[in-house]
Amino acid sequence: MEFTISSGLPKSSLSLAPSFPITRSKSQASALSNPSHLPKPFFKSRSFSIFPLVSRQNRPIRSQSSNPAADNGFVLEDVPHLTNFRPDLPTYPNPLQNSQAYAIVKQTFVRPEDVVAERIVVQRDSPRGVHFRRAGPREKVYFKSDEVRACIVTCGGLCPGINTVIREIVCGLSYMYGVEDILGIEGGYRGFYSKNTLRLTPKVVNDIHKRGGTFLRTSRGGHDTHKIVDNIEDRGINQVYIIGGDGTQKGAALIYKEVEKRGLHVAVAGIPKTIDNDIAVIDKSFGFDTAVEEAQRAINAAHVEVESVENGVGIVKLMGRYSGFIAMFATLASRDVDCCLIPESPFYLEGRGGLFEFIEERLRENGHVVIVIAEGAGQEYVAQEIEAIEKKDASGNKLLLDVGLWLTDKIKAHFTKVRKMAINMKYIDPTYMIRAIPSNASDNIYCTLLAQSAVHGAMAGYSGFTVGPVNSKHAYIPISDKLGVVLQRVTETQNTVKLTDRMWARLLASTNQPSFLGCNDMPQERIGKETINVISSSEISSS
Ligand SMILES: Nc1ncnc2c1ncn2[C@@H]1O[C@H](COP(=O)(O)OP(=O)(O)OP(=O)(O)O)[C@@H](O)[C@H]1O
Ligand SMILES: O=P(O)(O)OC[C@H]1O[C@](O)(CO)[C@@H](O)[C@@H]1O
Ligand SMILES: [Mg+2]
Repeated sequence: MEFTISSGLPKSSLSLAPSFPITRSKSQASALSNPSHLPKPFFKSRSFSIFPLVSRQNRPIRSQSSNPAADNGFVLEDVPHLTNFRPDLPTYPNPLQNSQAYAIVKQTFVRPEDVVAERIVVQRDSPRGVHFRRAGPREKVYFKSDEVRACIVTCGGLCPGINTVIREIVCGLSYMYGVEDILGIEGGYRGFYSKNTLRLTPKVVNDIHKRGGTFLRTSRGGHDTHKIVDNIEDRGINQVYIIGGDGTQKGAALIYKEVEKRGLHVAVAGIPKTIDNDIAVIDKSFGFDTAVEEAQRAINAAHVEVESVENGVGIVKLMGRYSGFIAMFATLASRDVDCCLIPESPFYLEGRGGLFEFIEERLRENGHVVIVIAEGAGQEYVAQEIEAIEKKDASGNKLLLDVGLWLTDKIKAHFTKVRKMAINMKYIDPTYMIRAIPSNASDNIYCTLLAQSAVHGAMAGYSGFTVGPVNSKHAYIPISDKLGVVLQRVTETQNTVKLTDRMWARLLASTNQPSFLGCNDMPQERIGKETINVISSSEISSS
């Protein structure tokens, strides 16, 4: 089978654009890994493409085969390479060739034609769909080890595992590639232009994975693309590792565009971080597993407390600004939770099928009830009642109102005043305690893979990419589109719990809680269109 990687050039440029064949034959594969055999690049920026496809946002970002019919709809969402705007860059043999660690590895280097499929559940006649470049070491590198000056920055909220990623970038660069010049940018994006840098060595970072938080400290706001890139240029930095969530990755996309505009030999690599697990495309974000595990302690405490008293009602608030993944998975893992409330699934308190009725039933049956609520759930209700002025943090994220306290008060008032029942309310807010711990074993391993993949990608000359597992295989995902419109593939959409997927149904089946689908005045802004359609059609069929 043969397919072609192509760029998102307008049709008028098609005749000028050579295409790069990628085949499974050895000779062509080696031609690809050696730029001296490549056709001369034909335009200044990212090269590879002659057939623009249109994304969901109508932006041409994808590249596909020269013969889609023959390739059955194969699409490669490629990442930019430094040679796209500096075609004459020299290459060097990858130092891993002489590495003791890889001495007996059967295949040290990822084949240039290796790609990772976005979807793996397919039918026999499905189009092959979107693919990403497989992450990992390449045969040739585009940096001489002693010429690398790398920097690492961490931005946004905390998340278990950030220190492991920092540690493994430093150790990976140093042990695998012999890079010694690594700088830590302190205090997030603004640290580029307002703080001194830290020198990072394997010795300096040796123990940091045992601590929560970020060794480099972090901040929100303060992204000034020009000042940041000026600073990158002034300091002679040529590899930038950016660890952060959706906001950070949008910032990374802008930095990459500016670096590209200035024609700098700088690789920009993003490592997606968020405890909320709301980053699209990748399987899950690091720290999420740790958060789910740590949440068990809070849920367990709530359960112990309410089980030991009469009419015990326990409420545990967990993080999740726009997505209820932590709450959903913590509930599924625990089995002690009676009801899970998340931003994506509207709920209501009073009347038939409402939360009060459900709590009363459970109290009657079991004598206690445990509710897990994601911090972003029910925000509309809280806002209606306390008439708060909408406040934002320095990055422009909406500051949430405390739905946990609001719900606690509502339940107390209902049972004592309306139902004249004495209840024993226990409210636990472990949100920051969960976020501040070091990562668990599986997240530590995950962080190591992420860091090493990012290092391999940058050394191999890829830039403007984010790294992450797609169906368990680590891949390089493009940071921006081909025509200059800044688009972060992983922040194009936000990952949210799909009420129409089976996972939410599994939770409902496990807790046997109400689905609240009978809610008439549902706040629709949080719910996906697809879900609304399904809900309306199920209302029709049930009436
Ligand atoms: N649209 C954007 N363009 C450029 N920079 C941005 C953008 N959004 C956020 N940033 C910058 O990225 C940094 C982190 O953003 P933010 O505070 O939203 O956290 P995050 O990366 O989304 O992480 P998390 O949501 O997990 O806390 C900030 O310095 C902010 O200025
Ligand atoms: O540190 P801050 O600004 O209070 O951040 C809290 C927010 O950060 C996150 O942990 C990640 O976005 C959210 O779950 C939470 O709402
Ligand atoms: Mg964010």
